[in-house]
Parts: sequence; structure tokens; C-alpha cells
Amino acid sequence: MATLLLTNIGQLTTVDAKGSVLEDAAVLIEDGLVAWVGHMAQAPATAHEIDLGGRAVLPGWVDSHSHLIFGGDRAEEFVARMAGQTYAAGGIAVTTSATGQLSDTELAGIVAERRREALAMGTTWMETKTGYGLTLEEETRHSVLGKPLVDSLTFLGAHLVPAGWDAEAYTDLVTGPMLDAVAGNVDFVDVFCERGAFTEDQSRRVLEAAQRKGLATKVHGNQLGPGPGVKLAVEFGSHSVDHVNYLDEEDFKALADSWAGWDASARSGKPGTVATCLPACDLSTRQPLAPGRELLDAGVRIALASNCNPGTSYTSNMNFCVATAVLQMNLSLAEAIEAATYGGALALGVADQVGSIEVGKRADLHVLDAPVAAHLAYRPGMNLTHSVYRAGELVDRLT
Ligand SMILES: N=CN[C@@H](CCC(=O)O)C(=O)O
Ligand SMILES: [Zn+2]
Repeated sequence: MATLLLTNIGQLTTVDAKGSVLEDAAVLIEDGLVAWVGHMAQAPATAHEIDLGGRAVLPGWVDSHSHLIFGGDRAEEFVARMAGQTYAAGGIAVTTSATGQLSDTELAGIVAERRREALAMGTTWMETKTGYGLTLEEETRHSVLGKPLVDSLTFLGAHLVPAGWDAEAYTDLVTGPMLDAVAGNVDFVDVFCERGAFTEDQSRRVLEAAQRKGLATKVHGNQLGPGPGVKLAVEFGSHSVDHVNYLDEEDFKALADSWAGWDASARSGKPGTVATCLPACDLSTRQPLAPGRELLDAGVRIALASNCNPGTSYTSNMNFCVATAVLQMNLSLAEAIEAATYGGALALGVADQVGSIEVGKRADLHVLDAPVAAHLAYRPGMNLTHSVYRAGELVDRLT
């Protein structure tokens, strides 16, 4: 049995249901899982120990929203936006064309490199999406390439209606042959329900088709203005609705009601729809930051994710997202860390496996070069990741 004791942890943020934070702590790892958590003085004796020198430790980030499968970048579009242009969904077509020019080997290599980059910054579980293919062949190719490279994969054929297509005919393609082709490779089906992308009726068709296939769903909703995305996501029992920048009272109520069957203190019952906030995207598109504080106060479970993509959020740095949530969205540090770990795990339906440091869970740990986790927001922009353990293995940043 492979056993490792991580000891002399100055501050251990467990993200358990009680929000336990231990000082002078240790974590015992056996066969890739957390086997014991407690004060270092009481730790079981083991042959293999690593002294973490009083550093702070928290669970690895669970990044529940990214779009890593792309070629090229859109720096020009970004610069124009910073000069006053508004973001519109149409830019997706630029990336679709750049992505289509890459061979399988090139595209897989780029995605793997992006995944490694995120892992080295503490992201031990990462979701990504298709959605820059937008043809039967390309969406299928991206689902095959993406599957082994990430932890959760989402089909987003309904990202943009490609030029030359009638929207209804394209929705037929997405809900028919495309979904048939990718279904075996993906965990979720998502739809960009927004002005300039898919209407409420078209989004409903996508969600219905996913349900017929027995696939879980997500919705990109209420990003660029008020809209039906949140209510649709709740109606369909989606794991999450992502962006959530423009919410009305009914949206808040629908989201809060979806959590009525969840016992937060026992972390059991029927989970509702997670509201996933994407602060890096909000900054990069100059949208108002998602109302994470108000959502929490209304009883909604939230996640924080990077939304790494070339159009609206070209970063996978979850330390940055957490710092922004604390500094700009009025979340406490504990709330932001929970949203970026356990919240992400809820949004991906994997909260029984990852998202907190508790006995039986996968040993995914993020060691900070700091004595307390508060440094994440107190020293924003600093490279605070000291080391990362994924399933009990030290991640070598060079591999
Ligand atoms: N909003 C839709 N999709 C991406 C952006 C895609 C793009 O502009 O390339 C997002 O989540 O922000
Ligand atoms: Zn997205």
C-alpha cells in the first residue's frame, strides 16, 4: 500500500461541511486517497513523510467551466474591446476556423499543454467543452481528442449557429447526428442560450435531446443580458447555469428553490442547479461581475470557474478567480475557496470524489507558498502555488 504523510501544514483548509480549518495539521494519503486528517502531533507513524514547512494547504481547484479545445487566439478582438467595442458571440467563428486548421496531433498537444498549465497552478480536476468545431466531423473529433485529456467533458455543439446555416436546421444537426456521435465521449450537454446564439426554444430542444440520451446538462445563461437561461436550467434540473451576470428576482428564486431538497450541513439530499460565476470572463468582457454575494445570501450554491477560452477569458488561473471573487464580489475567502473547490465539484456531479480534504476522497491538494490561505487575495497576482498533489502524486511541473 502506497502511504504518504504530508505534515507540518501551517493551516489546512479542508472545505468539509463545517468549514474546518486546522493549524499545525497533517494529511495521510493511502493509495491516492485521503486516509486521515488531523493535528500533526497525533498523526499515524509512516515510513514516508513530507514536511511542508508550515505552509497553507487547501483542496486542489475544481475548475468546472473551460473551453480548452481551440487553436489561435483573439488578441485583436480583446484589444478592440478594451477600446470600447462590446463582446458578441460571433467571435466564436474566428476560433472555429483557426481550430479546424490543426491536425489531431497539434490540437491534442495544445490541449494537453493547457491542461498541464492549469494543473501546475493547482487545478486538479478540470472540465472542458467542445464547441469550436460546429460541424459533425469537427465536434466528433474534439470529443475524441478531449476525452482523455480532461476530467469532465461537455458537448457544446450548440455554441454558435455557423454561417450559412438556418438556426433550426443546425439545431436539428446538434440534437440528432452530432449528439449521437459524441454521446459516448461526454459527461454533459451544454447550450449557449443567449442573444446571437440559441433562442429559448432551440435551447429547450438541446436540453430535451440530452435528457433523452440520459446525459446531464448545463446552460450558458444570462451572460450578455437578461434571458431565459437560468429558468431553463432549473426546469431541466441542470447541474449548473454558468455566467449568471443578469438575474432578475425570479431567477434568484428559481435557483434558490432548486436547493430546497439539499441539506448543506450534511451535504446530502437532492442537489439543485449551481450558479457558476466566471469573474475572469466578466473582467475581460467588461460585464458586471456576477452577483455571487447575493446568490449565496439567497441560499444558492455557487461555483467559481476560469472559463478559459480565447474569446472572453484567456486564463486558467483559479488563484486569480478566487482573489477577484474576494476583492470584487464581496465573497469571504472561505466562501471563494469553497466555490472554487466543492462548488465546482457539485457543478460537475463529482462532489463525492473531490472538492474537499476528507477521508475517502481523492488526495488532491494545493500547497501554497504562504502561511495562510488568505494570501490568495491579500497578495493578488503573486505566484503562490508551491506544489500540487493529484490523487496523492506530486505533480511534476515539467511533465
Ligand atoms: N459564452 C459563450 N462561450 C464562451 C466564449 C466563447 C468565445 O467567445 O469564443 C464563454 O463562455 O464565454
Ligand atoms: Zn463558456
